[in-house]
Amino acid sequence: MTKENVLRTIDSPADLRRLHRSELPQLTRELRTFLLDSVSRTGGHLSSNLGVVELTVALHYVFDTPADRIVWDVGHQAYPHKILTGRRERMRTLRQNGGISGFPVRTESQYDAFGTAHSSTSISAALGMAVAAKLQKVKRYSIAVIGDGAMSAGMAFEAMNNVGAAENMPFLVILNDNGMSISPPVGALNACLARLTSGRDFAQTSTEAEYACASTSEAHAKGPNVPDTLFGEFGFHYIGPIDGHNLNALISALKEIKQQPGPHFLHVVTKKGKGYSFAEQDPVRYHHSKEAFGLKEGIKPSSAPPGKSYSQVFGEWLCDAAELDSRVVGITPAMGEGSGMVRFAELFPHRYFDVGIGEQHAVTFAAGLAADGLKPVVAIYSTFLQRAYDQLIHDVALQNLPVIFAIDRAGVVGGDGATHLGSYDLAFLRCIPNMIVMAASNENECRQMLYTALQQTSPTAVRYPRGGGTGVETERKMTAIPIGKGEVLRHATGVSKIRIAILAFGSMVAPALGAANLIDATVANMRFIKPLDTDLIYRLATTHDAIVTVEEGCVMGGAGSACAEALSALCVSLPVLHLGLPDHLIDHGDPVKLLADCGLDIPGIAASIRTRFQLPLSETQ
Ligand SMILES: Cc1ncc(C[n+]2csc(CCOP(=O)(O)OP(=O)(O)O)c2C)c(N)n1
Ligand SMILES: CC(=O)[C@@H](O)[C@H](O)COP(=O)(O)O
Ligand SMILES: [Mg+2]
Repeated sequence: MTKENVLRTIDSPADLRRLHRSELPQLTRELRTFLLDSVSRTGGHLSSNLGVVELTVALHYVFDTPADRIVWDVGHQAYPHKILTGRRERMRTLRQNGGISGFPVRTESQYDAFGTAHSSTSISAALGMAVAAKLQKVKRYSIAVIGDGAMSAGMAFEAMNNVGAAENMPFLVILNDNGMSISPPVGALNACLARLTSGRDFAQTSTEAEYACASTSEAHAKGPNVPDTLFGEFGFHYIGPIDGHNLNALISALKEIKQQPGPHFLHVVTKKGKGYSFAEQDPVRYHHSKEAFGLKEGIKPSSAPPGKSYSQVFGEWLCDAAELDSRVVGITPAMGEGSGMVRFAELFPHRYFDVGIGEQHAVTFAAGLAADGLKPVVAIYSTFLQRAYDQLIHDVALQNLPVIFAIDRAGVVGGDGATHLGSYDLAFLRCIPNMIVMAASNENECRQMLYTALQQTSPTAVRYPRGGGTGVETERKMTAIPIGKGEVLRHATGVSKIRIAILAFGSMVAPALGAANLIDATVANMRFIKPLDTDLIYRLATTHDAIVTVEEGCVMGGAGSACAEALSALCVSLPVLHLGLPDHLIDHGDPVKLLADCGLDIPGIAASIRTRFQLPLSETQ
C-alpha cells in the first residue's frame, strides 16, 4: 500500500480483516484523521470517538462482524465503527436531516447490532444476545463496549449481577476506561477503577501484548470462581487493564479471549480525545460540538448563539435561589455542563451533587433530601427523566415531597434525534397526582416559574427547550406566578368569521402569536399543564367558535389532551384542533426544520388552522 490510502479500501470489516497486521497502524492513523476532518465539518461527538479508534479496528479485525455482535454503550463513540462498516461517505450527512444517525441504529446497518443512546444498556442487551445465540444453537460472540461513566449506572450493575446467565458462553464486556464521563468522573466506582489502573504496572509498549495474553490465561487458570477484582466477584474472567491505544496488545488480548469460554471482562485504558491536542486537553468541551469548527482553531466559544440559553437561565436562577435560601441544593445525573450548573458547582460545591449517570438514584436521593427539609432541584433532560419514572411516582409524588424538576431539552433536540427527543414529559407528568407542571414560554418566564416552584410544598416541574428562547431579558426580581393561572396575550380582532382561541404551551406561545397575526386568533399562554386553568379555558371556549391547542410535546396524552378533558368535564362542546409532536419518531436534524416538518412553526400552525376550519386565505391573509 502507498501512504494514506488504506482507509479508502475499507468498505466493510471483511476488507479490514484482509489487511496484514502490519498495515493496521496506518489504518488507525488514517481513520483518526478522517474522523477529525469529518466531525469538524458536521459537528457531533468527538473526544469519545477519538479514544476508541484502535479498539474499533481491533474488534472488527478479530471478530467476525456482523455475525458477532458488538453493542456500543451510549453509541456516541460509534463513529469509527460507522466509518469501517460501509458508511464512510455518509459521514458527511451525520446528524443532519435525512442523513445517518450519530448513534447505532439497527435499521441503518446490519453492523449496528443494537440501538443505543441512553447509557448503560449494552451489557443487558449483549447478554440477551448471548443467551439467544445459545438457545438458537448459533455460534457467535456477543460483545458490550461500555465506558467508565456508563458503567456506574444501576442498569450496568443489574446486568452484571445476571452474568451467570452467560456462563461458558462467548460473551465479552469491554470497559473503555478513559477516566471521564462527559464531566470528570465521580463516585466510588471511579475510585476503584483508578486504583486498578494505577495499582498494576501495565506497560505502554508492545510488551503489553504478552501481558494481555498472560493475564487472559491467568484468569482462566484461576477458573471462573476466583475473584480478582470487583468484576471477578460478579463472575467474569477479568483481563487487564491494558493500553487501549496499543493495537498489538488489543488484538492479542481479543484473540486470546476468543479462544476461551466466557464471560470475559476486558478492561482497556484509553485517552478521551486521543490524537487531537485540543480535545486531549479539554475533553469536556470536545465531548460534543454543536456545529462545524476549524481544526486548527478548535471550537470557539463565540459559536454560541446570541442571548442566553435556557440552561444558562436555569443556572443563574439556581445560584440566585441558593443565595436566597440555604436549603436549596442542586442535583445532576452527570449532565452538569449541559444543564448549566458549572457556576453553581463553583459557588456552592457542598450543595452541588453530580451523582454520575444514575437518574433513578438522582430522583430518590432528591426525595430523601426533601423529606428531611431541604429544597432539592433536580436538573434533568426530559429524555433522561424517563428512566426515573417509578422514582418520580413512588418516591416523590406519592409522598408529596417538594422536589423541583428543572426539565431541560424538552421538545425537539436536533442532532441527537429520536432517542433524545423530549416529547413525552408532559404526557407522563400530568397523570401523576400532586405534581405541578409548568412550561416556560420565554427565558424570563422560565426564571419566574423556577422561583414559583421553589415556593411550593408539592413536587413541581418546569420544562424548557434546548438552546435559546425568544431572547427576552430575564428580570433579576423574582415573582411567583399564581398557580394554575394562564394569561391571554392577544385578543382576536373579529376579522375572521370563525372566532378561534389558541391555547399555547411553553415554547409554542411565540409561534402561536405569530400564527394568530396571520389568521386573527386569540392566544392564551396557558403556563400550567397541571393544574390547568379551567376557568380560562371555559371563558375562551364560551366566547369563541373553536379551540386550538399547541405544544412542543406529544399530542397523544399531552397538554392538548388535558384541555380536551377539561372541556368535556365542563360540558362545553366545540371544535378542537390539537397541534403538537406526532405519533412517530422524529429523527435527527436541524431543530428548526424538524419543528417546521411537524407544522409547529408560524406558517405551519396557521396552515393547520386554516385547513381544519376552512378559513379562506383572502379573509385571513
Ligand atoms: C441514561 C443517560 N444519562 C445520561 C446520558 C448523557 N451522556 C452521554 S455520554 C455520557 C458520558 C458517558 O461516559 P462514558 O460512558 O465514560 O463514555 P465516554 O464519553 O467517556 O466515552 C453521558 C452522561 C445518556 N446518554 N444516557
Ligand atoms: C450522547 C449524549 O447523550 C449526550 O452527549 C448528548 O448528546 C448531549 O446533548 P446536549 O448537546 O444537548 O447536551
Ligand atoms: Mg469515560
